[in-house]
Amino acid sequence: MHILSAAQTHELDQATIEEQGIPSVELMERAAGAFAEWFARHFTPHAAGETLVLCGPGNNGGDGLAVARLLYQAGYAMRVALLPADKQSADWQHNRRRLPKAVPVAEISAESLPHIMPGAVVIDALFGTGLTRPLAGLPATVVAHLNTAAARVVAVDIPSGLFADAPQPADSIIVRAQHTVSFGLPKLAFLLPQNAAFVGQWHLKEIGLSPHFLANAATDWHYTDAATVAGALPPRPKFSHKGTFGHALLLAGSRGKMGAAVLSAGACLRGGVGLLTAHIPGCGYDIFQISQPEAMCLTDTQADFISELPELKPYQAVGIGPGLGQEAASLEVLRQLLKAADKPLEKTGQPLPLVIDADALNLLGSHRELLKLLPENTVLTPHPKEFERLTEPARDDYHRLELLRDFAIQYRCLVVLKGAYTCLATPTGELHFNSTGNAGMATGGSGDVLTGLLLALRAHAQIPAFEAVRLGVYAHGRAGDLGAAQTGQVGLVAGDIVRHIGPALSEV
Ligand SMILES: NC(=O)C1=CN([C@@H]2O[C@H](COP(=O)(O)OP(=O)(O)OC[C@H]3O[C@@H](n4cnc5c(N)ncnc54)[C@H](OP(=O)(O)O)[C@@H]3O)[C@@H](O)[C@H]2O)[C@@H](O)CC1
Ligand SMILES: Nc1ncnc2c1ncn2[C@@H]1O[C@H](COP(=O)(O)OP(=O)(O)O)[C@@H](O)[C@H]1O
Ligand SMILES: [K+]
Repeated sequence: MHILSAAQTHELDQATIEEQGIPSVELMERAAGAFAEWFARHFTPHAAGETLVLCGPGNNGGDGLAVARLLYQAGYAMRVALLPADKQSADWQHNRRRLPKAVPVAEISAESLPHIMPGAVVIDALFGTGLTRPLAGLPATVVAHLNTAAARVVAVDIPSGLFADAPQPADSIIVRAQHTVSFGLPKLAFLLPQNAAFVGQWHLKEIGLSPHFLANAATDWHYTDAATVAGALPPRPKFSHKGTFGHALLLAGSRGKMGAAVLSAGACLRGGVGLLTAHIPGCGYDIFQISQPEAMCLTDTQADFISELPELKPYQAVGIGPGLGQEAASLEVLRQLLKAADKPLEKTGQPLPLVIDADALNLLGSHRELLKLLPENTVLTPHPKEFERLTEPARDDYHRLELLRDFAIQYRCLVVLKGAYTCLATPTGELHFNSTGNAGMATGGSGDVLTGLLLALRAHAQIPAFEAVRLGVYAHGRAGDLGAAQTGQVGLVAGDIVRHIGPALSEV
């Protein structure tokens, strides 16, 4: 699924109107109808009580007026407060005329702000994607008033005052919604942690926007959902054997962190790899062999950390990092690995696929001269702190995305910036946000599981690099969701994610 800019959203609107030969009020009616339907499923007229709709002067306010009419007709007690303006949009005026006389309407002024009881339900239709500047003056006063009222706020399309696709001053006045009901496509702003307090839970409503425009819109922003990854995992052929699915090598673990190696190996095996060999420090031998009998195991001459790189010839992909530690000898192993992996493999003509995580990323961050050794399409899986060590502190979430994109382009690699909406950046500068996963996955070891799963998918000869990583990120989150359905988010541990990789992959 694409993510469009605010300007493109407007073009999409126009394209839909032209292609379908409908008046623009018809599209507004669809949007208002979809909103009202969502609202009616979440609040009974009794639970909502008297519901206030705050309407701005543009089409977002027009949506609000139409919503007020539809909910009134459905039996809700409605009242409307209008933000004064020099002019209102044509569709706003149309819906103002259609508002039943029985719905009380007040004009807002600084002296008469709408009265809002604590717990009251308020529909925010002040501004949508047509916002051109941060709120100031009366609109800012109204929003600040709403935010202090302890109301239950549902935003139409986007919380008023929030830019859909661009950074804004940190002190901007923005509606703090509990729910945002948006139309057609997610907005970039919804996917960034800095906006969570404004957006609340967001919900997408289908309103029949032009499929032709959606398919052809030029954008670098994408949203990975079930439809995106459908069919990405080739079926296992009847006469396949373990050699068909690749032999992966995992370099992981150190004293006290063998669990990272065990979890990562488990995920790799559940990810469908043909064979897995783990190279681990001597101290981890019993732990590893007992907990992962399906994997083969090579031990380092060092007891507590990894100091040697095994012969790479047998392997179709290598993962390094989970629980590795940052010993100087392990840094040398990483350096040798990067140098050795850059030569094209006989079979594929491509460099050996690498997945680099955790302490291996921290080593890259403290020895940045190694970055230029990264073979093309290497997968890096930093969380925001690890990414900062590879680059620089980001001013805000938008700046971090810029740094991410630039990094992936500069080093021609696939960078997985982990978080609630994990973002995969490609060497061509695309950003793919993931839709699966839950806060239960904010627990030690979840990232190690992702590394193992990505390693399995990179060892699979039939899946191209980018598709493998996008699928792995999606399936990892989905496995977390399936796990949390059993344990609850609080009780979820990384091992539960491993156990649900199989079911998650069979869904796609
Ligand atoms: N696309 C779709 O799929 C569909 C879209 N639909 C709906 O349309 C919405 C977009 O509507 P829109 O374009 O009319 O813009 P909107 O957000 O109402 O505001 C524009 C008005 O606000 C003003 N204004 C701006 N900034 C301001 C500020 N800081 N402070 C004060 N004023 C400010 C601006 O005036 P000006 O900038 O000229 O001063 C103008 O008057 C979209 O979010 C969705 O709800 C659905 O109906 C159908 C499907
Ligand atoms: N709130 C969240 N919602 C969805 N996924 C999350 C959330 N928090 C963490 N995750 C996922 O869990 C994983 C955590 O990785 P990481 O921070 O490396 O943990 P660890 O180092 O403990 O293994 C990432 O894949 C991340 O996307
Ligand atoms: K709004």
